[in-house]
Amino acid sequence: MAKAKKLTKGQARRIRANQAKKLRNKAEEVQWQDEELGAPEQGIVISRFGQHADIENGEGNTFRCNIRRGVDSLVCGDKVMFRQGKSSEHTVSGVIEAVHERSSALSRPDVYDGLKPVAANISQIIIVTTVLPAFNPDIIDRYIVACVQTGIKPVILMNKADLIDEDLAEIVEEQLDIYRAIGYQVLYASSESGDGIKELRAQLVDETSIFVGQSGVGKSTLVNTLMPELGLVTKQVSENSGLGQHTTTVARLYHFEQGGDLIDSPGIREFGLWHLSPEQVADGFIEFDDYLGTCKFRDCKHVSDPGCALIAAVESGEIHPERFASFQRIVESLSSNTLTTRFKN
Ligand SMILES: Nc1nc2c(ncn2[C@@H]2O[C@H](COP(=O)(O)OP(=O)(O)OP(=O)(O)O)[C@@H](O)[C@H]2O)c(=O)[nH]1
Ligand SMILES: [Zn+2]
Repeated sequence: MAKAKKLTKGQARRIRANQAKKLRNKAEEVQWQDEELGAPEQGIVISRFGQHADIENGEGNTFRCNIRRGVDSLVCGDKVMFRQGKSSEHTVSGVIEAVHERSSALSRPDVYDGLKPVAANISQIIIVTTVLPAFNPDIIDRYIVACVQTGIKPVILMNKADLIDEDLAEIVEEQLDIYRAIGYQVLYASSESGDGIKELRAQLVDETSIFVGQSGVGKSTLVNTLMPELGLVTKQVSENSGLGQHTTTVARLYHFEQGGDLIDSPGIREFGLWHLSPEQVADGFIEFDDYLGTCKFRDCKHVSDPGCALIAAVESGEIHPERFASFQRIVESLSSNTLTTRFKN
């Protein structure tokens, strides 16, 4: 076992503050009487902790609420009907009565529950990529597959645009053109130079977005650029996680100043990088749609099978060879199960 380290005063203080917070976060289970509650109103789940959730109403006020029995699988981003509690005796200030149907849901595999929802009503996934770490089309394609699975619109963001010099620009454009040709939207941005930030902000208005992408592509820096007021929170979170706290795993909804919402957590950022079936991967390459099911053999693996309609479409230039190669690499990696670990680096 590792030798126990002596804590600095700052660390000890943070641990105490965290323990106090945990106590506060412990839901008080209130048996609300009808007369103790206000009229039903609309709200949105800012975050969910165990048996309670923080709900924001139309006026922008937040209420820590109990969840009525029967209201299940409530997650960040869910739209709810709730009632404010009139009494100030309780540490909770309302109760959630019902959840509206979701327009989309992100789920992650759970050892106990199969697929477990983690966030709801997301309207766009910003797939952040860059040139340092090196541009990786397999990861982008993998995220796009996840977008197709969930029915959420992807937007590809070429980040750290300040690092793209003249020599690189042409190669980068060539890569991005592959996605534009399929119909995907592509943006450039740089937190460093500020280029493209205005356009990115405009893209976020009226949407509920998440940022996904490989480690080091600049997601945290972007979030800090877009929401400087969060800077402190991010810092605190990383300090806590350094002490082995797991306060960062809960998905949380934030508002952009110019409009639009962001749902974020480390788990959310890794969304979509888990196991898929080869069929799901094929469905996620939408330019394959017209050809799937038309191969000579019904169980065609689209590798080197004779009469493969996908291979024919690549040869005739209708499917881009790089996308097809990426499809094959992803499918191949599913069996060796190396992809997830590779993506985690
Ligand atoms: N040149 C340049 N560097 C950037 C830019 N944005 C971020 N970086 C740097 O890229 C590195 C990684 O940035 P992060 O924001 O931590 O990346 P991340 O995607 O959040 O990484 P994880 O937290 O590991 O998922 C840091 O050293 C940043 O300073 C940019 O626009 N231009
Ligand atoms: Zn085939």
